[in-house]
Amino acid sequence: MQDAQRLMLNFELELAEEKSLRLEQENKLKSIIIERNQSKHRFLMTVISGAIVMLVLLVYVYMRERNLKLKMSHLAMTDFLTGCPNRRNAMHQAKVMLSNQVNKKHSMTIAILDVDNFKAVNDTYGHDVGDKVLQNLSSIMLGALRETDVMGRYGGEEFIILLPNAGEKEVTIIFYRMQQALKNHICEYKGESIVLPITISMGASVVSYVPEQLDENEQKLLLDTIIKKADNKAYEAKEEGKDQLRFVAVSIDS
Ligand SMILES: Nc1nc2c(ncn2[C@@H]2O[C@H](COP(=O)(O)OP(=O)(O)OP(=O)(O)O)[C@@H](O)[C@H]2O)c(=O)[nH]1
Repeated sequence: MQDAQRLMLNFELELAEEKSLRLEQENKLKSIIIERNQSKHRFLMTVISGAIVMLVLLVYVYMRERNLKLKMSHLAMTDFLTGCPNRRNAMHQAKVMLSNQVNKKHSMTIAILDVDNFKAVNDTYGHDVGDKVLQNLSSIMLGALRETDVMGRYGGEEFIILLPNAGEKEVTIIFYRMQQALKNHICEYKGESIVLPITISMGASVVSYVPEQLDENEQKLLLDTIIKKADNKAYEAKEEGKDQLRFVAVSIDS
């Protein structure tokens, strides 16, 4: 009887040991599975955050390139001293203005404006003051224009002005506004205020009608003629005493 009880006790003990061993193994297995899941999760998180960093980096590089390109193309179209459209840009806008003028009833004007006696400004005050004066002048003259007008630097102290919807009357008013503003020009330079009244000479070609049958080449020739005639008139204004505006009417067969 005692032997049977001992056997039974031993059997129960072995059973309990086996159970706890199994439990231990099960726990080990569970923690291995948990650990594996956690490391899978960590790997996934690393991949996702890496992808986000890459994406942010790509967007940053793309934006930087795009801004750089925009800046470069802006610089390529802008006069570095005055900030106005440069000659190439102004000529392009003149071409567009001329093609917009096709079949229109109202006039448009292209003017060449030349600052009078500018060499004397450089000779008297130096090239740096000359540069500052050119910057001042361009912003004063821009202020006298309408929103639709365009002023570009044509070269040196010469500017080209594109005036859609404008004939002699409108251009005369604008020229007068410029004259008045330039007459009171003061140049601030290195803490000094230099009183420097400026006068300008301007030649203006008034174009009243552009027929639609002109091809691209003929439009280009017409534009060259318009500008040449405005330039000649500016020269004439200089020859005849400066500080004045001269007009020429351009018609297709002129
Ligand atoms: N400071 C400065 N001077 C310039 C610039 N571009 C052209 N000039 C000067 O503009 C002057 C133009 O001289 P001229 O062609 O004799 O003309 P002007 O003295 O205005 O005489 P008129 O045209 O007869 O009234 C020259 O001295 C050029 O050096 C510039 O970007 N900066």
